Amino acid sequence: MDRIAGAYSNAARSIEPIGRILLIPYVALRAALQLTHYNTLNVLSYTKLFILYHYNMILMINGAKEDEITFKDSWDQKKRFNLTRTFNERRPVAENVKDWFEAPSGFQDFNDKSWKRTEYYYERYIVHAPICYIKRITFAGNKTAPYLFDPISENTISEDESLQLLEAETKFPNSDAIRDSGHVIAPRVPSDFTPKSYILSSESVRQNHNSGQLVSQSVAAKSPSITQLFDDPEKPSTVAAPTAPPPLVPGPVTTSDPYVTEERPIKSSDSSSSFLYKIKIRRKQKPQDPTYGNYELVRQAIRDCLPKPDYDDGSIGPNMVRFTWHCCAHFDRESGTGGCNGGTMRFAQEFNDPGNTGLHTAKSYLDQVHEKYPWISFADLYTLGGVVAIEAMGGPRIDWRPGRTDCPDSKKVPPMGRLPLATKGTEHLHEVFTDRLGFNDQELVALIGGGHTLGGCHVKFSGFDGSWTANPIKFDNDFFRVLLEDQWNLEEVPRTGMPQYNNADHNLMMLITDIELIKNPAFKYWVEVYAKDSELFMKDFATAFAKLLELGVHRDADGIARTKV
Ligand code: HEM
Repeated sequence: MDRIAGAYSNAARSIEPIGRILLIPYVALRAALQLTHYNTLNVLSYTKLFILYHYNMILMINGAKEDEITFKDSWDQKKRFNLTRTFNERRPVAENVKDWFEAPSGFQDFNDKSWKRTEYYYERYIVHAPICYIKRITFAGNKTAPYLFDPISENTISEDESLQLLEAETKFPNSDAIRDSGHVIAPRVPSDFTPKSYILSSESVRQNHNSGQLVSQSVAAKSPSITQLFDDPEKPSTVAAPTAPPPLVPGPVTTSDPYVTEERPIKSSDSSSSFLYKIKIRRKQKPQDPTYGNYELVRQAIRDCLPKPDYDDGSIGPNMVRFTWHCCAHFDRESGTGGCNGGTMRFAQEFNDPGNTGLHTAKSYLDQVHEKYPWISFADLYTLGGVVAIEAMGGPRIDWRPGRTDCPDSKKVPPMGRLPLATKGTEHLHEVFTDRLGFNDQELVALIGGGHTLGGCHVKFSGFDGSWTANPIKFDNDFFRVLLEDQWNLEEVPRTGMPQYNNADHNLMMLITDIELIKNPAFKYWVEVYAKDSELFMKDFATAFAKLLELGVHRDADGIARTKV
């Protein structure tokens, strides 16, 4: 150890002079470098700070300006809103909508639903109407609901109101009417104004939309009063959906998690065994649900909900038939879109088409059947509804096959506006029935006559009024006989101004499209045939209706419709 330490100190002593010589330039160089680096760093950091500081200052100044603008805007908005709100609160309310705000105990939900629907109609269609008015109020439960009434704008207003308006108009010179969160508020309303009941027919809305006109111009001119979509002032409402349906008895539950999604087995013989078709079809199914696949039970459940003594002529059967027809009627064979497959009627985009007004009755009952038998697809259920209703009302047995599948979301909802309009002629009928749906004249006549031998038109839904036959809940060939035998005069439905044909006794009606069936000789031929031969009519109707239910349904070898084009 000593030897090592001795060798080390000898070596250190011998290199020491070299170290001393090198130390001087090293210290000098280091000091120089340190100095330079320090200055450079300082200069750089000051420059950076300078830039950042000024940049931030600029941002802050601009930000403050933006804030100022936003603040001013929101302040203005708020002031405008408060002004309109106080102004609106003093408007009169139509008598026939007042009680809509008082939900009877237990029916809050229904009340809400009907409001939502009304609001939808308002926002989408009636908002263009210069005669309409909307306001939000708070009622029991702190819920807000819109309601409509008619401000006849030319009339005089009170001095107080005119001052308020003047103030509003001076402050907001660019707005010709005061706007409240997107709703146009008509500026002048007389304080002693009493709104009258008004029905805007869905048919007129559709026609006006199709022709690109504003909604209410034609109809509103004739009946300038309140829009009322759910209640018919002359008849007590019979569409209180939540009150009518009988409570459904829940099916047997076999596990703690009854709605497990199960994979449906795909047989090896299926065309679906090709790799393209190896799609897993999933259905909501209760495990070991004894009802699974038992369509007779579903048929029975539909049959059970048809008789309704308070509804129209005592049955919702006609409504069910129309519902099924509308589920299929938007098929377009050229693009392959639409049709019943996919069950798209369950989506609001489709169901809220004005052409579907009034079909909530059938839909709500069928949806309850679905709750009881969740394994059936909506597409199957919605088609089966019409089939069962026709049979229950004395119609023919219709060849109905299950296997339609539901599309998971509303992307497959076809464009709206494809449903037929009742005020058109042959060209329109051919466009809908022949070009789009692929029916010939004979099928067209059988379908329209078969549909319109049932039920009737409701002022509150379509704007038309009355039924086609003396017994609207019996399926027979009466439509054709009445069409040929009665005298038909073109008149207007007094409350809506909608044109329709009435017979001399004014107890039966025909739509313009119905009369077209005797105006056009090619159609009339089949009307005469079916008026004479009830059996042939039943057979042809059943075939045409079955064809309707299969439009757009492309089945695999196992009968399942896996794709909705
Ligand atoms: C040109 C074709 C058609 C037009 C323009 C048309 C139009 C109408 C209109 C406006 C109503 C009155 C709706 C209401 O106010 O409640 C109605 C009712 C009805 N339609 Fe059609 N329809 C056509 C074809 C069909 C077809 C093909 C069927 C069935 C096969 C059908 C079945 C029905 C039924 C059953 C009702 C009565 C609904 C009820 O009483 O609730 N319609 N139709």
